[in-house]
Amino acid sequence: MSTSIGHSPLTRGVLLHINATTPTHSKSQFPFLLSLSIASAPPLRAVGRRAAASMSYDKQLAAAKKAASLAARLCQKVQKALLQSDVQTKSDRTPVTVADYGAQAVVSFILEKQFPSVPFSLVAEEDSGDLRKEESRETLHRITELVNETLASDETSDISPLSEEDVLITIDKGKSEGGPHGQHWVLDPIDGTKGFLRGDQYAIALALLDKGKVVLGVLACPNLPLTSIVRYDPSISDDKVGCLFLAQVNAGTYMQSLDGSLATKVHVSAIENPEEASFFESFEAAHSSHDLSSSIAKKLGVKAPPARIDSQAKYGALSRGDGAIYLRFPRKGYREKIWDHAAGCIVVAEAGGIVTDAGGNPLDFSKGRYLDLDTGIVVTNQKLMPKLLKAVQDSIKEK
Ligand SMILES: Nc1ncnc2c1ncn2[C@@H]1O[C@H](COP(=O)(O)O)[C@@H](O)[C@H]1OP(=O)(O)O
Ligand SMILES: [Mg+2]
Ligand SMILES: [Mg+2]
Ligand SMILES: [Mg+2]
Repeated sequence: MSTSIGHSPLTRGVLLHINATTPTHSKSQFPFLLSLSIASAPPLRAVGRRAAASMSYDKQLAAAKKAASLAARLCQKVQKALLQSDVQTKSDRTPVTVADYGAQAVVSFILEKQFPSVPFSLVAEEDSGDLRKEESRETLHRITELVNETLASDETSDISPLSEEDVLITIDKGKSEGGPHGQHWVLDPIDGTKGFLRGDQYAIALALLDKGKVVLGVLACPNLPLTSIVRYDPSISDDKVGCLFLAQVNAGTYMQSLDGSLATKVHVSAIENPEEASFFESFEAAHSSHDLSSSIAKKLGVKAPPARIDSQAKYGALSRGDGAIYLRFPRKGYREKIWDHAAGCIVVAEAGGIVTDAGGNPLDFSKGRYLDLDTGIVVTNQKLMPKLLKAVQDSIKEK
């Protein structure tokens, strides 16, 4: 038995409101969280453990927040009125939509414009190859319209519309190889495209690498409820959806609603007894072995059925304690990309969790566009990790 979590925004509004029962915080408490406008980005200041850190990424976090929020606006618009012609298939047979391309163009444009004096490096999933083909003319036209409408909807900026060629060039800024030197933005413009197409969970996932380490991450999850996803039933629930997770190295993870009305510090679950832990895995069985997860859960005595959720929304949900474990075991030979885990990884780590491969090694984001890892990805809190890793390794041996 399993729980599949998602909802169709085609039949359900995605308007956000302040939840009166959840505490709100003043701007002075969380200065870097509440400004969407880069122009009003706060001065650098120490927050929590960051007082001891030598480097602050406040400006980059404010820019990332603005870029991901605008990209989420574009994706929500497309998901509400998805046309058949909006969807294409890539050469690896995975789907891509006008929203994947549009979101990448929006994020790339905003980040580059924000930091004109530093070399711009972006490692992102999409490229313009297919869009330059004759048969994609209409698609490119629609993407360009969407990008211009989205950029114009940002009342803090005043830019002239991009041409189709500008959009193609902006998308292709994401071809960087990343690596261990300097700073690189890392973007998955829509993580969980299959979830997006089903009307379920997806995320805009943006991170910054500095000398090979993830130093900030933003996850925009337009369909994630503000309350726990495990108890969420879209057919009967009135819970508001649309979450933004923000993490900066040594400064914790915060969550607010996508409309900016909430900002709270989040923590991973403190559960120590695996029998009480619920776990997340991919909705798509082709992305991760459900059999292996189920054998691990059995060894640990986990009682609850798995919660199957698309995309890095799983990392966000785990960072606020909706569940205690996330297991991911792609088929042999599948190479994980850095944009599928960079933002999620820091969101969980700064909330007190740990992300490792199946061998217990931390993920290494310094090797280029791919992660080079042992078998799978395992996420939980500090207390549960030793037991979980033992169960993972025993189950892999038995397979
Ligand atoms: N065969 C595959 N195995 C594992 N992951 C995949 C596979 N095909 C695509 N993905 C990527 O897995 C992620 C979603 O996984 P899940 O929702 O299961 O956690 C996405 O990044 C998706 O790419 P994309 O970004 O194109 O959607
Ligand atoms: Mg994809
Ligand atoms: Mg992805
Ligand atoms: Mg993607």
